[in-house]
Amino acid sequence: MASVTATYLVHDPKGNFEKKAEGIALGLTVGSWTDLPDLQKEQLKNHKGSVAEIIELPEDARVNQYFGSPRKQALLKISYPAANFSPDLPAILTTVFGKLSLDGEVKLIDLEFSEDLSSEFPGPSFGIDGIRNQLGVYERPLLMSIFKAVIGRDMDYFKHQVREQALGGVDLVKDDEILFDNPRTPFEERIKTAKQVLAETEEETGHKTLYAVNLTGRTFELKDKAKRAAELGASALLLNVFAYGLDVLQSLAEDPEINLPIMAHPAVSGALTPSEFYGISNRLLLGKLLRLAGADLVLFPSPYGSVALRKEDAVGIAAELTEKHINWKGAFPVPSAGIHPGLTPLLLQDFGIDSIINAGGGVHGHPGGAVAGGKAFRDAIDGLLLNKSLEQISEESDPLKAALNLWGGLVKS
Ligand SMILES: CSCCC(=O)C(=O)COP(=O)(O)O
Ligand SMILES: [Mg+2]
Repeated sequence: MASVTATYLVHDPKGNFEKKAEGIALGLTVGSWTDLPDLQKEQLKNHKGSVAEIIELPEDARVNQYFGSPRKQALLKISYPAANFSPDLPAILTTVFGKLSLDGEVKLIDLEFSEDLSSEFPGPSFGIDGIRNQLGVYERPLLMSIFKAVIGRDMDYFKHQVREQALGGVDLVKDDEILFDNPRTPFEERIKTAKQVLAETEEETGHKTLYAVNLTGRTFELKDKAKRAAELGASALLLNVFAYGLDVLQSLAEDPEINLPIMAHPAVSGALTPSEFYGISNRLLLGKLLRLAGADLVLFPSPYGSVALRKEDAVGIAAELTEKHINWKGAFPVPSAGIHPGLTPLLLQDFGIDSIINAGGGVHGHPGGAVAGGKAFRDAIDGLLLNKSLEQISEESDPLKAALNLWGGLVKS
């Protein structure tokens, strides 16, 4: 039977987890059926949530300290029949974590979709393979850079930054998520300019670079803007998914007239994920749910940059995005924030070849400018894949040497 199974992390002073689990299974589905006549009970049987598993976890001194008194903790797995909801994320999230999310210390850790239910969701339209095919790059992580300090500047500045980044050898350039439609660098002008500049740089160097424009504005305007972006030749869309909602991402991903890869930015997700005791796990929100809703590339804080996530979370997100799935293509993990060339060995080690190395300040802040910034990364990636250490590579790469001198570097053991 089609269903979704939710895993919750819960805490209780007495450890009465069976009662808690039953309470959730009943409370989020048919309510208090014990008082109903037999006929009605029978009718509601197929709609009642069921407790699939209770996994008691060892006591943890840190947890007791947080609550100020001893707490037992457990993972509760509860299955909800798909007969209870329409096959869309707003209905599913409201079922499994609607009012329950307001109940205090309950954290939604995972959602397991039965195969037939997962087939209702599109997953990435392009995915890792589709984006690699567009670029013709298969054997290395991709390199992406971010426009920086564009707010308040004009199209000449934007044009200069596109060109510099592309000449540095980056595979994708993206708007910063805080660049909205504005009179100095309007949405349509950015797309047209980037298209023209990137055609020129490809002609000059043979290297192809894609541009992801920030799709912004009111929710009900997004589809028309996205279609216009596609007509004008944008190569991808950046979306601040959590400012809009996962279902908005899904609607954009499913629209055949848009047909562009979608890059999901994690802005605002930090309001939902960081607590150990409530909210939604990073792995579920930024990994599984973004992939099933149709993100082709997913940015998230790396474990070692300026806005760090726990390594377990960052690696978990990447696993959710890339693990083989019967219905969904893989999406590119893009560990981000504070990334510089000295971190390339760690990025490669933790996220592998099917990932994107993404840097704003780490490209533009290079002492030789953004062209040298891009080259420093490309040299580091290419050399590491030949099993050279960063030190060895930097002997032959002045851009990398300058980056390591400025930001430090980790020598691969
Ligand atoms: C928190 S993940 C997204 C990172 C981001 O939006 C960004 O602009 C990173 O810029 P940086 O200069 O730190 O590479
Ligand atoms: Mg940014």
